[in-house]
Amino acid sequence: MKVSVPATSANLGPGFDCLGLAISMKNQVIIRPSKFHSVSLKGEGANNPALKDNNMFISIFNDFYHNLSNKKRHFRFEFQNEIPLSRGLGSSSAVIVSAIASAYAIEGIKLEKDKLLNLALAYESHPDNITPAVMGGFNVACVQENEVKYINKSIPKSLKAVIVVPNRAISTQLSRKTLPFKYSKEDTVFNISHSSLLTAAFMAENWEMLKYASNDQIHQKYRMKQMPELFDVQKTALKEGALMSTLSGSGSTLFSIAYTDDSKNLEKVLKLKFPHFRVFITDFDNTGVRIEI
Ligand SMILES: Nc1ncnc2c1ncn2[C@@H]1O[C@H](COP(=O)(O)OP(=O)(O)OP(=O)(O)O)[C@@H](O)[C@H]1O
Ligand SMILES: N[C@@H](CCO)C(=O)O
Repeated sequence: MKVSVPATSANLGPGFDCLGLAISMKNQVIIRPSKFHSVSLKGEGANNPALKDNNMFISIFNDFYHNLSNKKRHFRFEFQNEIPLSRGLGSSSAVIVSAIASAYAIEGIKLEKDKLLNLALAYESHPDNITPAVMGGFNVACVQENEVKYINKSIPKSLKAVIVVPNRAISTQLSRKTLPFKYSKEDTVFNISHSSLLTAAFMAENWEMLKYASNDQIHQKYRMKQMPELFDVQKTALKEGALMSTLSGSGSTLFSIAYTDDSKNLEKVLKLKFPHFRVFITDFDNTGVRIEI
């Protein structure tokens, strides 16, 4: 059985904890019944011993598997990870979503995507990464009475994501601690208005509006101060043809959207100017979690 989950970029500037989209890099796990428990890791995190000994996937999978099954079975888990850890590309959401989906799939129990999303909410309280990880595409989501209420929309092929991944990890938990405890009415209104405009721009496919709508006052500037070079990456991306350029999730990745025709040049300029960062172009993912039995 094989499960794959896409990487995600959350917030998209002003949509703190409520907007996110899926891109086509992914984490994949193959699970087979086996005589002994064993784990193999390839790709991102392969050299991280903590992922072998104390893997978040295995612990969430076991929680669900033991609740769903009355059999005692061992498995071989083969992980192929493309999503870098703690870089703001939804690595933890991908693990949570794939672990829950795998436990149901291995027991042959059908799990609707809406239920999977609400089960994942117990492990990640803000819905902006888990919703695109499950559903794919662009998503606006909020939580009410412990349920995710969301609307999603596919992203067309005429757009690409241009991703700049710094070599420094930033943990979401620590990054949230750098944010103010309270915000002014002006900053609050600024973000509500820009986040609403950004959502409308995605729904109407009005891509020229993204540049104005993706401005934020409540989290990016506080977080990007930890790595001031990110301000330069953002400025360069916007000058060189990006339709929008925002801190991805809690950082450290800078995420840009460009028309497919402009994306190669944008990638080239960013690579030249920031040779110490990983820069690449990727498609958007409009499918979300995939399960192959
Ligand atoms: N492939 C993986 N296997 C096991 N655990 C992982 C894996 N990827 C991430 N994790 C766990 O998730 C943690 C990273 O979560 P964190 O929320 O800090 O970053 P992120 O999800 O990449 O960023 P963001 O939420 O901003 O998009 C890691 O420290 C590790 O515990
Ligand atoms: N909305 C979250 C995304 C990271 O999980 C944050 O910005 O902290």
